[in-house]
Amino acid sequence: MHSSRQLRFREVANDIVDTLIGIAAEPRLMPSAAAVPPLAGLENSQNNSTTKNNSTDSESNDMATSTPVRAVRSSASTPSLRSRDGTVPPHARMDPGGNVRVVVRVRAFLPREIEKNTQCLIRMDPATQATTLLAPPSSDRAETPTAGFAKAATRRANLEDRSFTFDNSFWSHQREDDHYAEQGDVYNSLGEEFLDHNFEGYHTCIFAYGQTGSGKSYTMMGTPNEPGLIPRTCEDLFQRIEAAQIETPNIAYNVRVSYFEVYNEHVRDLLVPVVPAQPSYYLKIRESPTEGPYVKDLTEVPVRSLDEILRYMQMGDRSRTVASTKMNDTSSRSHAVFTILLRQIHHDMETDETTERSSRIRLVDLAGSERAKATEATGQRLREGSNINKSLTTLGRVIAALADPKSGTPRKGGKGAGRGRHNGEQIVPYRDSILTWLLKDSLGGNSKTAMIACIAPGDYDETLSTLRYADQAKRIRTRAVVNQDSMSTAERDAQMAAMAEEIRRLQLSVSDYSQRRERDAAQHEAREAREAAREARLEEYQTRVATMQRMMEEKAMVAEGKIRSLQTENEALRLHLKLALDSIKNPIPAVTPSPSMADLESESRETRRRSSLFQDANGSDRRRSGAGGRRVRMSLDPGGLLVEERLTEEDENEVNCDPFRTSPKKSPKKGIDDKENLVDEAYYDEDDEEVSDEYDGEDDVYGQGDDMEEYMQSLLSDLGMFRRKIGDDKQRFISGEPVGRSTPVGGRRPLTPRVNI
Ligand SMILES: Nc1ncnc2c1ncn2[C@@H]1O[C@H](COP(=O)(O)OP(=O)(O)OP(=O)(O)O)[C@@H](O)[C@H]1O
Repeated sequence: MHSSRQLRFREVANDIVDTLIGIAAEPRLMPSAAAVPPLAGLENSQNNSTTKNNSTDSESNDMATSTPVRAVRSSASTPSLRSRDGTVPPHARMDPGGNVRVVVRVRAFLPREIEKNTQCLIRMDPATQATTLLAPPSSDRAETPTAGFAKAATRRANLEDRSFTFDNSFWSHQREDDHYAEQGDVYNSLGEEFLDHNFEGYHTCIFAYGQTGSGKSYTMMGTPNEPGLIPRTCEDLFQRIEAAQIETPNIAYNVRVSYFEVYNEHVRDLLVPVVPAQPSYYLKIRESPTEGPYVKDLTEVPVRSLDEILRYMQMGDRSRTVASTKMNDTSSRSHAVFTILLRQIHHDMETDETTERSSRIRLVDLAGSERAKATEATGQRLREGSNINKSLTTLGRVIAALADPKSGTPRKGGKGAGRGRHNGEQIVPYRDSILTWLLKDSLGGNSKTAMIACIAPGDYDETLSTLRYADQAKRIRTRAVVNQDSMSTAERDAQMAAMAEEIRRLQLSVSDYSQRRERDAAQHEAREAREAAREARLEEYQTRVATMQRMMEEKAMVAEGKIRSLQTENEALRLHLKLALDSIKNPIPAVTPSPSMADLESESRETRRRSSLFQDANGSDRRRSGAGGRRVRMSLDPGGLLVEERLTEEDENEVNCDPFRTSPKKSPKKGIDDKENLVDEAYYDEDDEEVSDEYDGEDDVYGQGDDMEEYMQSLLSDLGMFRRKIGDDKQRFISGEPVGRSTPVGGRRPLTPRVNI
């Protein structure tokens, strides 16, 4: 009875202790939990490893021997069952932070190395997990390309064995050896434990580092016959989920996967099929205050089975940038990041509480560091190699800064130059390369992280460099926390109500925004319609202007032609008038058929008589007016009417000299331009009554003169009409009316036909 009570008391006490520990580890309730030192007896294996690593960060064998020994072979030959119930042991939530787990793996000789009879420079002690790098034999040293240089030769002569201790040293050099590490061994001693952490709710990251051709891809991805860490993790994950769903059906699992590569400092989604002959599509990186850096728009596919996840893994693997170099036939030219996101949603029926735990499994196959001389890379390969080395150098600086935050020296040059230290700690140059920026959380934040340092068995320099790198990484401490959210039904309801309210508010704002957009769109359409109409109008206007211009040009051309034809007509008329006046002055005698002697005598008499009549004292030819015998000058007034003007003695003299001379001074109308009067003035003798009376008996002679007179009158009348017509046309031309539409004056026929005579 007493013992059963004691047993019961102990159970209750343990329960209380567990609960208190759980509360202390809950980051939401106790944010400072990570800073609390681990409770005695509750350190997990990671903590043991931390203690060990802190005391063994040197290259000395003594220190290595003083640390606890971890067996190479995993104790678990089957997938771990520790996390299958989906619950986290209370102590697991209060991980105070741990060091990066570092393991080293040496590969077998490659055919080319066997051919060259390369010596193996690596020794691994399965008991101590120590890895020793042996100095190359002196004969090998002499063969090195630098042997010719004194300084290098001295350095080589001083090469010595170096020893390092890591969490695990995987001997994969000779299968015959007892402690040979198969792919499964690597998974069992590292992958399995990390998957445990994932089920506990921690983010994890395992990355493979090493020179080109050292076995990174083989370790991470492996071959179909010897699958590596990634396919084994996927297999174990789904085995555990399947088992857990049978045991604890109230836990729901959600798995999603993404796969990307960092190639030449660009992020490429490996789950997006490559379209041949199309340029690669690169993704951008963003950083959120809560989630840290992430790849924007990266494909994350939900997966429900092992087959599905392996399909995506192979698909991404095929898209990866791989090329053949002198050091490796299938050399990865990019850093590849395979990520599994695991969400476990557990609903407790008794408490009506929902717990969601989410974790991220990051499996990284880095591109290998390479010396251009060794790879004999040129062109694109050389550029890739330089980008690879650049990002790995940045990784080295990040590791150095994280490993020893207080003693590191700020680097010179580069993006972080001049920033110096912050609160006594140097700033970690995460952003100096895409790789380190994306791995920020895994390297120095909320993650349990492991590094697999892959080494080739026969390359002293490269191996030493890798081992030093790995040795430094051991000192990095991360601050992993369980990513878990629990809430009661009441809390959940309240949160859902708040969320519904938020959604409603967002919907309102979205619909408001949509309405505004619609309004804007309607206004935009109306504006566009107005714009189109305005443009149409503008076009029409321009067309009209062009037509108008064309018409004006045509009109100008017509007017010019009209003016030219009028000028020709004018000239013809002037000529016509001149001929007419000539014919008046020198009338052509009528032709009579073969005159008789009597007729000739009579004609002779007549001629003499005419001579006496028309010859004055000076012998000039003239006709006298009835009024004082003065000559008259006939001319056209501006209206085209015929006017007569009596000539003075002076005028007569002028006329006698040149009967066709124009006389501006004597123009009957003052102010009229001389040119206008050019055709207006014509001179001829007045044929008055007195003269007619005087020669009444001479009708046969004057009959012809009368005809001519009449003809002249007709001509002058035409001329007057022509004058008016020119005046009209000129007026119309100036005012823009069609030219040439003249009104017949006095019912007379148009002038033109006469011109053409
Ligand atoms: N443990 C091993 N056992 C047998 N063969 C191995 C082992 N590790 C690597 N190899 C072989 O070595 C060669 C190079 O390995 P791998 O391609 O994995 O190197 P890597 O470090 O990924 O090179 P890179 O950085 O150029 O991509 C491959 O042919 C691979 O099969």
